[in-house]
Amino acid sequence: MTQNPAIIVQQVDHYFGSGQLQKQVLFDINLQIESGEIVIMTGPSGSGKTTLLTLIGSLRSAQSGSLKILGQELCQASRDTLTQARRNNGYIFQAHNLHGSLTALENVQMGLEVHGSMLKAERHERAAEMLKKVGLEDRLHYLPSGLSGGQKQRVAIARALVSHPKIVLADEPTAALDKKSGRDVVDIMHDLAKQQGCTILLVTHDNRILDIADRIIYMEDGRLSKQPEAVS
Ligand SMILES: Nc1ncnc2c1ncn2[C@@H]1O[C@H](COP(=O)(O)OP(=O)(O)OP(=O)(O)O)[C@@H](O)[C@H]1O
Repeated sequence: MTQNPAIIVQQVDHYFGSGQLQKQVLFDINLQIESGEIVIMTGPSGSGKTTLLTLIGSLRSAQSGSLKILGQELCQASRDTLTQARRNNGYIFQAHNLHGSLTALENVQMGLEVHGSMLKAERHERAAEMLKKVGLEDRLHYLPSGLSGGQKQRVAIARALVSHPKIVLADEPTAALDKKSGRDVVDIMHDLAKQQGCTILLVTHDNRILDIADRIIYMEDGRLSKQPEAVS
């Protein structure tokens, strides 16, 4: 069976600002990620990792080159097309971005609201099931303020994965966590993603989680390269 690549980036440059203040932050990015692959992107601060992640995640519009996500060209796409494309994605960020006034269960249910046709009872059931998978079945009705950092991040993972997205984009998901919680959340992400067959692109500085990747790519000064030799 041939698998289509989930993500194909070709000759993408990206600039911020305009006129004399214009600054190029991505240079001739070429990247292909297969369906179901887990790819970690690492590299120095300011090298352009988040910029590339947000382009792939349809959170900003690509200016040049070609960016095909699930077969759809997103370079210079309209706002509507980008909004539509975002529905295929799950997002996990360093700041978990949970709604403080909603319980864990309600936060995860929000991840299903893109599926407008789903009955409330089904949303409830699927959200509760996903929270069980991340080990929070006894915290369904807790507000984020009553959860630890690792638990909050697990709620964020449940919210990102509950709709079975084809692509998950994660930006420093372990940055605010201690070693054990960080390990736990990436293990959960890895296992759920492999079960669901989704593609993950994860940006991190956390060397302790590199082993969950099928492949590691390295960004430096706006250019992608293979991982440098490991320093032992
Ligand atoms: N909205 C913006 N406007 C102008 N410049 C920006 C903007 N966002 C990012 N930049 C610049 O683009 C470059 C790349 O930033 P980016 O956030 O993509 O790097 P990064 O590799 O993700 O860094 P970090 O690891 O610190 O998150 C940096 O020089 C940054 O200052």
